[in-house]
Amino acid sequence: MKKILILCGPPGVGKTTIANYLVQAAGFKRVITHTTRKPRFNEQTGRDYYFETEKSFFAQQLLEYVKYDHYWYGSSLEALKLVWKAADQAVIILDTKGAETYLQKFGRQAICWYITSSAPQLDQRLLQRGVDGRLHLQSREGQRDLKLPAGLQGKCWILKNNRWETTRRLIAQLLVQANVHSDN
Ligand SMILES: Nc1nc2c(ncn2[C@@H]2O[C@H](COP(=O)(O)OP(=O)(O)O)[C@@H](O)[C@H]2O)c(=O)[nH]1
Ligand SMILES: Nc1ncnc2c1ncn2[C@@H]1O[C@H](COP(=O)(O)OP(=O)(O)O)[C@@H](O)[C@H]1O
Repeated sequence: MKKILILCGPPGVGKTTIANYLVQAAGFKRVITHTTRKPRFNEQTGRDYYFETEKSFFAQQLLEYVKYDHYWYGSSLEALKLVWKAADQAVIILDTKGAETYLQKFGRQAICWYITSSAPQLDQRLLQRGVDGRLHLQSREGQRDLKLPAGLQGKCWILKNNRWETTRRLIAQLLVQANVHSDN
């Protein structure tokens, strides 16, 4: 069965790091989503996001979309189909609202991991990312995603990402729970 693993949680918690690890070490392919926010200095269109204008964003066939910290973010059916054509295990990074939508739409095909980390670690990581990262966390949506919303309670696995070595072990355990294959 084709599966979609959803990673959600506040900015800086490690969603991208975990998604990249799942791609490198566990045979996942990442669904690239669309946004109208500007690329950060090291981001590329088609790899990190499809960076869009408002016009090109709304020209997509979007499964869902949200406004997050004043910019649009959305996931297209086309990007998901592209991944499922090449692999059974897709991973996608969404906010908690998008995660709720995916769980409703995809039912048993969807698995949700809510990522957390300790407040000092989060602060440290966002400090390294500069002004943009910290402001993102302070946004209404960033603050909302600091807690698992009521609509996701009992529906997501909680993954604590503090020490990376521990995170790797937890990921291996969660992959077994989710009944998806891991090479590690
Ligand atoms: N619902 C939804 N959320 C998305 C999508 N793409 C990204 N996001 C979320 O938008 C938020 C902001 O993303 P980003 O600007 O990359 O900030 P980051 O969390 O600091 O890396 C994050 O919570 C992402 O998970 C999407 O297609 N749909
Ligand atoms: N377990 C960890 N230990 C140390 N640094 C980490 C860990 N997880 C993530 N990071 C670092 O924290 C920063 C934010 O991680 P990132 O994956 O971009 O978060 P998100 O996608 O949730 O915004 C990055 O610089 C990343 O390298």
